[in-house]
Amino acid sequence: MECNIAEKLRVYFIAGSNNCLNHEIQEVLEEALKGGATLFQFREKGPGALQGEDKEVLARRLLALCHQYDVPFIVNDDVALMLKINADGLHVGQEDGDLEHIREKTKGKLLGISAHTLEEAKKAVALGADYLGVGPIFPTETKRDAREVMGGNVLEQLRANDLTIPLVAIGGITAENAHIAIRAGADGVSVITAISHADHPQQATRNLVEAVSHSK
Ligand SMILES: Cc1ncc(COP(=O)(O)OP(=O)(O)O)c(N)n1
Ligand SMILES: Cc1ncsc1CCOP(=O)(O)O
Ligand SMILES: [Mg+2]
Repeated sequence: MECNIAEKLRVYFIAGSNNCLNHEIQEVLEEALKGGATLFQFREKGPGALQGEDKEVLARRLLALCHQYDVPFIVNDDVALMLKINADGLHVGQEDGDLEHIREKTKGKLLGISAHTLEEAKKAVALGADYLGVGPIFPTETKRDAREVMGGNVLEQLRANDLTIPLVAIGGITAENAHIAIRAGADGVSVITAISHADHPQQATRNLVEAVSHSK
């Protein structure tokens, strides 16, 4: 799937079935896609997350939905699942395995890597990441083991050190604070709660699209 990665990062929805409180994940995802989400990451983990065949069946359903809207489908952490369903890419963090080996296994696919410091970012660029996820920018309840809240500082530091790789901000991001991440150097924002907990996910997504486009 040919795409300008920085543009694809603009409003990056991330969710698993256990993040969607008011509606089924399939409904939330379709509303987010209608609202202009540019990328989706299937992050099925934590309390109540599906496993095994149930997880794969849901992943295939959500992948098909994303492709109806020409939006790439990214798998979180699970390299085997990504390969098995021929997803568009994978996102992994610093503790998710041998990153060089993962890059090898995901050749030809989008690979996103989490980076919390300039050193982690430089290593991820060197091994061939297609984008970096940087955060948590703001406090988040969603990821219990998130690193220290960083504000826009690391984003600014990466750009000040001439890193030009596409960057997406993550952690506690809303339509009200997204401009802080964009002005600090992110190409887009990734969110879980701001869309998955919204009463009206399509409008919540539109608000994020608007916020990001007005921040540039
Ligand atoms: C776009 C994006 N950025 C960062 C993360 C966090 O990944 P990771 O550090 O591996 O943590 P988990 O999401 O696996 O708990 C992400 N998932 N997506
Ligand atoms: C996966 C992840 N990585 C860093 S913070 C975070 C959680 C983001 O969720 P929310 O948008 O609900 O704060
Ligand atoms: Mg991970």
